[in-house]
Amino acid sequence: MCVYVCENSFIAVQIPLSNRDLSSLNTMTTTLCNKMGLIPKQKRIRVMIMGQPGVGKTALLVRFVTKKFIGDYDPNLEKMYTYQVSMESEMVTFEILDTAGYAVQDKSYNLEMNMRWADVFVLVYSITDKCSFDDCSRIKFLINYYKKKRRLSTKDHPFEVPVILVGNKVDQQYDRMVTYAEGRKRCQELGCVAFHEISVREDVDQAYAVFKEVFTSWKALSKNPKLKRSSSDHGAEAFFNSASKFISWPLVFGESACGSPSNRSEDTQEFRARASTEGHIRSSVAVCRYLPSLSARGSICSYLKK
Ligand SMILES: Nc1nc2c(ncn2[C@@H]2O[C@H](COP(=O)(O)OP(=O)(O)OP(=O)(O)O)[C@@H](O)[C@H]2O)c(=O)[nH]1
Repeated sequence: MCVYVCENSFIAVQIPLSNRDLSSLNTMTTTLCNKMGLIPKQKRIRVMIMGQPGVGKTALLVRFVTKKFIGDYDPNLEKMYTYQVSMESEMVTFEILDTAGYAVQDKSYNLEMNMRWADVFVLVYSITDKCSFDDCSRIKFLINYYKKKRRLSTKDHPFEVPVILVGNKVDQQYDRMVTYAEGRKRCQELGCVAFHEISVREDVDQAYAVFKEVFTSWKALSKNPKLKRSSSDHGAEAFFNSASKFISWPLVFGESACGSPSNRSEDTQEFRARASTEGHIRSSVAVCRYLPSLSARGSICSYLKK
């Protein structure tokens, strides 16, 4: 079908078109609609999920994208997912980088490039693992370091990297090593924008709430033109696109779509085995939100210097 547009009316004439013609027609129509403002601009949010191995990073994003809780994943793969969803009546495309927990400790891993690419961070620990909780301070410090050194913040517009702190596995109350109050306090100290305690295993809504928070933080950030992505951050984006690491949902589990497994430590494997044991559900969803403050940043440094 070929469409001719006259001044005030549309005339449709049927002529045979090849697939190639159809695809160029499609592109032309989309470009035209874009220029006329008929298609709303896509909202693309780049999210990086970080935390120690076995805390439930992959489980969280898979829960969000598929609504399913799937017991075990290949722990060594770093994957990028794209997922389109409607939030607050807006179409949002999430690009989610699921870092393998071990990678953050690996010196050859390009942490700076990955961090520069992301707009919002989800920092996950397990409430049954004090070590993973303590490590959040170190990771948050790195996020601040790599993101802030490229942004100009002023007195009126202090640049705060949106980081959402998430305590996972609240279904394992009897193994709890980090209290809700401690999580909340750490969130405040580190200057994270929000704190969620969740069980990815037991509650799909809690996983969704984390990404809703990501969307809210991203919206707040993008409203401030002074804090938009710098040109060097766009360079990081080009690196990602050329590496073609994206996996569009649906993904076949177990498929080694990118990266190759490396050896994991015995300790981590042991922790993973414990991580997937049966637990008990907390009835209420625990969420709190903080506005980041300058004094909070001060306390990160003093914590890390200890
Ligand atoms: N009980 C319980 N187990 C969970 C929960 N979330 C994840 N797990 C389990 O914890 C283990 C680790 O989950 P992953 O999602 O692979 O953890 P990860 O942080 O991605 O780990 P790495 O890929 O090694 O960095 C798996 O056995 C999951 O089934 C939860 O909410 N409750």
